[in-house]
Amino acid sequence: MSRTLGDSLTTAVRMESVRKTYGSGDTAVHALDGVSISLRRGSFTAVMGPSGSGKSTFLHCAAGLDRPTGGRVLLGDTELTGRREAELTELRRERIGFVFQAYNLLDALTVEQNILLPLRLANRPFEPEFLAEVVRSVGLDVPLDRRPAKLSGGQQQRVAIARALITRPDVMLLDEPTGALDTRTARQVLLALRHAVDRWGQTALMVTHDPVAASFADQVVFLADGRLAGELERSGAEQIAERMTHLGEW
Ligand SMILES: Nc1ncnc2c1ncn2[C@@H]1O[C@H](COP(=O)(O)OP(=O)(O)OP(=O)(O)O)[C@@H](O)[C@H]1O
Repeated sequence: MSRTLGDSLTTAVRMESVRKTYGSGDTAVHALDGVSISLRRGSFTAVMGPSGSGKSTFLHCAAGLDRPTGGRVLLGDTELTGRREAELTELRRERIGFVFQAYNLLDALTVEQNILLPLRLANRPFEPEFLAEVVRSVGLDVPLDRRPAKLSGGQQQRVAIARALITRPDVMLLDEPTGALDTRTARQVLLALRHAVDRWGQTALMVTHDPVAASFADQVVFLADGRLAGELERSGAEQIAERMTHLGEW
Protein backbone atom coordinates (compact mmCIF):
# COMPACT_ATOMS: atom_id res chain seq x y z
CA MET A 1 0.00 0.00 0.00
CA SER A 2 1.45 3.38 -0.92
CA ARG A 3 1.74 6.08 1.71
CA THR A 4 1.27 9.77 1.16
CA LEU A 5 2.62 12.81 2.96
CA GLY A 6 -0.81 13.14 4.53
CA ASP A 7 -0.26 9.85 6.38
CA SER A 8 2.73 11.14 8.29
CA LEU A 9 0.91 14.36 9.19
CA THR A 10 -1.99 12.50 10.73
CA THR A 11 -0.25 9.35 11.96
CA ALA A 12 2.08 9.55 14.95
CA VAL A 13 3.13 5.90 15.00
CA ARG A 14 2.62 3.18 12.43
CA MET A 15 3.48 -0.48 12.83
CA GLU A 16 3.31 -2.72 9.81
CA SER A 17 3.29 -6.52 10.27
CA VAL A 18 5.66 -6.28 13.21
CA ARG A 19 7.04 -9.57 14.48
CA LYS A 20 9.34 -10.15 17.42
CA THR A 21 10.67 -13.62 18.07
CA TYR A 22 12.86 -14.52 21.03
CA GLY A 23 15.05 -17.60 20.64
CA SER A 24 14.80 -20.02 17.75
CA GLY A 25 13.67 -23.52 16.81
CA ASP A 26 11.49 -25.41 19.28
CA THR A 27 12.04 -22.87 22.04
CA ALA A 28 11.20 -19.79 19.94
CA VAL A 29 8.69 -17.40 21.54
CA HIS A 30 6.67 -15.22 19.16
CA ALA A 31 6.15 -12.23 21.43
CA LEU A 32 4.64 -10.27 18.51
CA ASP A 33 3.24 -12.17 15.59
CA GLY A 34 2.36 -9.73 12.81
CA VAL A 35 0.95 -6.62 14.48
CA SER A 36 -0.23 -3.72 12.31
CA ILE A 37 -1.63 -0.54 13.80
CA SER A 38 -1.71 3.22 13.19
CA LEU A 39 -1.97 5.73 15.98
CA ARG A 40 -3.64 8.93 14.90
CA ARG A 41 -2.00 12.14 16.11
CA GLY A 42 -3.81 13.51 19.12
CA SER A 43 -5.30 10.15 20.12
CA PHE A 44 -5.03 8.22 23.38
CA THR A 45 -4.77 4.45 22.98
CA ALA A 46 -4.72 1.85 25.74
CA VAL A 47 -3.19 -1.58 25.19
CA MET A 48 -4.55 -4.47 27.20
CA GLY A 49 -4.07 -8.21 27.19
CA PRO A 50 -3.27 -11.17 29.40
CA SER A 51 0.15 -11.53 30.98
CA GLY A 52 2.67 -12.56 28.33
CA SER A 53 0.47 -11.42 25.42
CA GLY A 54 3.18 -9.07 24.15
CA LYS A 55 2.17 -5.66 25.54
CA SER A 56 5.63 -4.62 26.74
CA THR A 57 7.23 -5.91 23.57
CA PHE A 58 4.70 -3.90 21.55
CA LEU A 59 5.54 -0.72 23.49
CA HIS A 60 9.28 -1.35 23.23
CA CYS A 61 9.09 -1.91 19.47
CA ALA A 62 7.05 1.30 19.05
CA ALA A 63 9.80 3.11 20.99
CA GLY A 64 12.72 1.62 19.07
CA LEU A 65 13.91 0.01 22.33
CA ASP A 66 13.41 -3.48 20.87
CA ARG A 67 14.29 -4.30 17.29
CA PRO A 68 11.51 -6.19 15.50
CA THR A 69 12.41 -9.50 13.86
CA GLY A 70 10.22 -8.48 10.92
CA GLY A 71 7.96 -5.69 9.71
CA ARG A 72 8.34 -1.92 10.00
CA VAL A 73 7.89 0.76 12.63
CA LEU A 74 7.48 4.42 11.68
CA LEU A 75 7.43 7.45 13.94
CA GLY A 76 5.67 10.06 11.80
CA ASP A 77 7.45 9.63 8.48
CA THR A 78 10.67 8.43 10.12
CA GLU A 79 11.36 4.74 9.76
CA LEU A 80 12.88 3.27 12.94
CA THR A 81 13.62 -0.12 11.46
CA GLY A 82 17.26 -0.61 10.49
CA ARG A 83 18.62 2.51 12.20
CA ARG A 84 21.84 2.53 14.18
CA GLU A 85 21.61 2.53 17.97
CA ALA A 86 22.94 6.11 18.27
CA GLU A 87 20.26 7.38 15.88
CA LEU A 88 17.54 5.53 17.78
CA THR A 89 18.75 6.99 21.07
CA GLU A 90 18.53 10.48 19.62
CA LEU A 91 15.09 9.86 18.13
CA ARG A 92 13.83 8.56 21.46
CA ARG A 93 15.24 11.53 23.32
CA GLU A 94 13.85 14.09 20.91
CA ARG A 95 10.53 12.61 19.91
CA ILE A 96 9.27 10.14 22.50
CA GLY A 97 8.18 10.76 26.07
CA PHE A 98 8.35 7.76 28.41
CA VAL A 99 6.43 7.16 31.60
CA PHE A 100 6.95 3.97 33.59
CA GLN A 101 5.29 2.49 36.65
CA ALA A 102 8.47 3.24 38.60
CA TYR A 103 8.79 6.98 38.17
CA ASN A 104 12.56 6.91 37.44
CA LEU A 105 13.15 10.40 38.77
CA LEU A 106 16.62 11.51 39.80
CA ASP A 107 16.75 12.43 43.45
CA ALA A 108 19.97 14.39 43.07
CA LEU A 109 17.92 16.89 41.03
CA THR A 110 15.00 19.11 42.02
CA VAL A 111 11.53 18.60 40.59
CA GLU A 112 12.11 21.39 38.07
CA GLN A 113 15.50 19.99 37.01
CA ASN A 114 13.93 16.55 36.54
CA ILE A 115 11.20 17.97 34.31
CA LEU A 116 13.70 19.95 32.24
CA LEU A 117 16.25 17.14 31.95
CA PRO A 118 15.15 15.91 28.47
CA LEU A 119 15.58 19.45 27.10
CA ARG A 120 19.03 19.76 28.67
CA LEU A 121 20.10 16.41 27.24
CA ALA A 122 18.88 17.48 23.81
CA ASN A 123 20.52 20.90 24.18
CA ARG A 124 17.21 22.59 23.60
CA PRO A 125 16.11 25.87 25.17
CA PHE A 126 13.25 25.88 27.63
CA GLU A 127 10.31 28.22 27.63
CA PRO A 128 9.34 29.23 31.17
CA GLU A 129 5.69 29.76 30.12
CA PHE A 130 5.47 26.26 28.70
CA LEU A 131 7.04 24.78 31.84
CA ALA A 132 4.45 26.61 33.93
CA GLU A 133 1.66 25.37 31.67
CA VAL A 134 2.86 21.76 31.79
CA VAL A 135 3.20 21.89 35.59
CA ARG A 136 -0.30 23.33 35.87
CA SER A 137 -1.83 20.88 33.43
CA VAL A 138 -0.60 17.82 35.32
CA GLY A 139 -1.88 19.30 38.59
CA LEU A 140 1.53 19.48 40.23
CA ASP A 141 1.18 21.78 43.21
CA VAL A 142 4.47 21.36 45.07
CA PRO A 143 7.48 23.70 45.22
CA LEU A 144 9.58 23.01 42.14
CA ASP A 145 12.82 23.21 44.11
CA ARG A 146 11.88 20.15 46.17
CA ARG A 147 13.54 16.72 45.75
CA PRO A 148 11.24 14.06 44.24
CA ALA A 149 11.76 11.58 47.10
CA LYS A 150 9.90 13.99 49.40
CA LEU A 151 6.75 13.77 47.25
CA SER A 152 3.83 11.32 47.30
CA GLY A 153 3.65 8.62 44.59
CA GLY A 154 0.93 10.54 42.74
CA GLN A 155 2.97 13.73 42.72
CA GLN A 156 6.07 11.85 41.57
CA GLN A 157 4.14 10.34 38.67
CA ARG A 158 2.92 13.81 37.69
CA VAL A 159 6.54 14.98 37.64
CA ALA A 160 7.33 12.02 35.36
CA ILE A 161 4.44 12.95 33.04
CA ALA A 162 5.52 16.60 33.00
CA ARG A 163 9.05 15.45 32.10
CA ALA A 164 7.61 13.38 29.25
CA LEU A 165 5.54 16.31 27.99
CA ILE A 166 8.19 19.02 28.15
CA THR A 167 9.74 18.16 24.77
CA ARG A 168 6.30 18.11 23.05
CA PRO A 169 7.06 14.57 21.88
CA ASP A 170 5.45 12.94 18.84
CA VAL A 171 4.15 10.27 21.15
CA MET A 172 4.05 9.48 24.85
CA LEU A 173 4.55 5.84 25.73
CA LEU A 174 3.30 4.78 29.13
CA ASP A 175 3.87 1.40 30.75
CA GLU A 176 1.42 0.84 33.62
CA PRO A 177 1.64 4.50 34.69
CA THR A 178 -0.97 4.08 37.42
CA GLY A 179 0.08 0.59 38.54
CA ALA A 180 1.53 1.82 41.83
CA LEU A 181 -1.12 4.42 42.65
CA ASP A 182 -4.32 4.29 44.69
CA THR A 183 -7.62 4.71 42.83
CA ARG A 184 -8.07 8.41 43.55
CA THR A 185 -4.51 9.39 42.68
CA ALA A 186 -4.60 7.21 39.57
CA ARG A 187 -7.69 9.05 38.41
CA GLN A 188 -5.98 12.42 38.79
CA VAL A 189 -2.98 11.22 36.82
CA LEU A 190 -5.24 9.87 34.06
CA LEU A 191 -7.17 13.15 33.92
CA ALA A 192 -3.84 14.96 33.49
CA LEU A 193 -2.99 12.66 30.60
CA ARG A 194 -6.40 13.15 29.05
CA HIS A 195 -5.87 16.89 29.34
CA ALA A 196 -2.53 16.69 27.51
CA VAL A 197 -4.23 14.82 24.66
CA ASP A 198 -7.22 17.16 24.47
CA ARG A 199 -5.38 20.43 25.07
CA TRP A 200 -2.18 19.95 23.06
CA GLY A 201 -3.14 17.20 20.66
CA GLN A 202 -0.59 14.97 22.36
CA THR A 203 -0.55 11.32 21.22
CA ALA A 204 -0.44 8.70 23.98
CA LEU A 205 -0.05 4.92 24.00
CA MET A 206 -0.53 3.29 27.39
CA VAL A 207 -0.15 -0.31 28.50
CA THR A 208 -2.42 -1.10 31.42
CA HIS A 209 -4.05 -4.01 33.24
CA ASP A 210 -6.70 -1.72 34.68
CA PRO A 211 -10.02 -1.35 32.81
CA VAL A 212 -10.71 1.91 34.67
CA ALA A 213 -7.43 3.37 33.39
CA ALA A 214 -8.22 2.12 29.87
CA SER A 215 -11.63 3.81 30.01
CA PHE A 216 -9.85 7.20 29.83
CA ALA A 217 -8.46 6.31 26.37
CA ASP A 218 -10.08 7.01 22.99
CA GLN A 219 -9.59 3.40 21.97
CA VAL A 220 -8.51 0.17 23.59
CA VAL A 221 -6.61 -2.44 21.60
CA PHE A 222 -6.39 -5.99 22.90
CA LEU A 223 -3.44 -8.28 22.44
CA ALA A 224 -3.51 -12.07 22.81
CA ASP A 225 -0.59 -14.36 21.98
CA GLY A 226 1.27 -11.57 20.22
CA ARG A 227 -1.61 -10.68 17.91
CA LEU A 228 -4.23 -7.95 17.87
CA ALA A 229 -7.36 -9.56 19.22
CA GLY A 230 -9.86 -6.75 18.82
CA GLU A 231 -10.44 -3.15 19.71
CA LEU A 232 -13.01 -0.98 21.41
CA GLU A 233 -13.75 2.67 20.81
CA ARG A 234 -13.95 4.77 23.98
CA SER A 235 -15.79 2.55 26.43
CA GLY A 236 -16.68 2.21 30.07
CA ALA A 237 -14.58 0.15 32.46
CA GLU A 238 -17.22 -2.58 32.70
CA GLN A 239 -17.39 -3.11 28.97
CA ILE A 240 -13.57 -3.20 28.76
CA ALA A 241 -13.37 -5.69 31.65
CA GLU A 242 -16.01 -7.83 29.96
CA ARG A 243 -13.94 -7.95 26.75
CA MET A 244 -10.83 -8.82 28.75
CA THR A 245 -12.49 -11.84 30.32
CA HIS A 246 -12.84 -13.33 26.84
CA LEU A 247 -9.09 -13.06 26.27
CA GLY A 248 -8.08 -15.32 29.16
CA GLU A 249 -6.41 -14.80 32.52
CA TRP A 250 -5.20 -11.33 33.43
N1 LIG B 1 13.99 -10.91 26.50
C1 LIG B 1 13.16 -11.96 26.32
N2 LIG B 1 13.63 -13.18 26.08
C2 LIG B 1 12.80 -14.22 25.89
N3 LIG B 1 11.47 -14.14 25.93
C3 LIG B 1 10.93 -12.93 26.16
C4 LIG B 1 11.74 -11.78 26.38
N4 LIG B 1 10.93 -10.73 26.60
C5 LIG B 1 9.67 -11.19 26.53
N5 LIG B 1 9.66 -12.52 26.28
C6 LIG B 1 8.47 -13.36 26.10
O1 LIG B 1 7.64 -12.76 25.13
C7 LIG B 1 6.27 -12.91 25.50
C8 LIG B 1 5.62 -11.53 25.57
O2 LIG B 1 6.20 -10.82 26.67
P1 LIG B 1 5.77 -9.35 27.10
O3 LIG B 1 6.59 -8.99 28.28
O4 LIG B 1 5.81 -8.47 25.92
O5 LIG B 1 4.25 -9.59 27.55
P2 LIG B 1 3.30 -8.66 28.44
O6 LIG B 1 1.94 -8.76 27.82
O7 LIG B 1 3.90 -7.32 28.57
O8 LIG B 1 3.32 -9.40 29.83
P3 LIG B 1 3.06 -8.79 31.32
O9 LIG B 1 1.65 -8.29 31.36
O10 LIG B 1 3.24 -10.00 32.20
O11 LIG B 1 4.09 -7.74 31.54
C9 LIG B 1 6.23 -13.69 26.81
O12 LIG B 1 6.04 -15.05 26.50
C10 LIG B 1 7.62 -13.46 27.36
O13 LIG B 1 8.02 -14.55 28.17
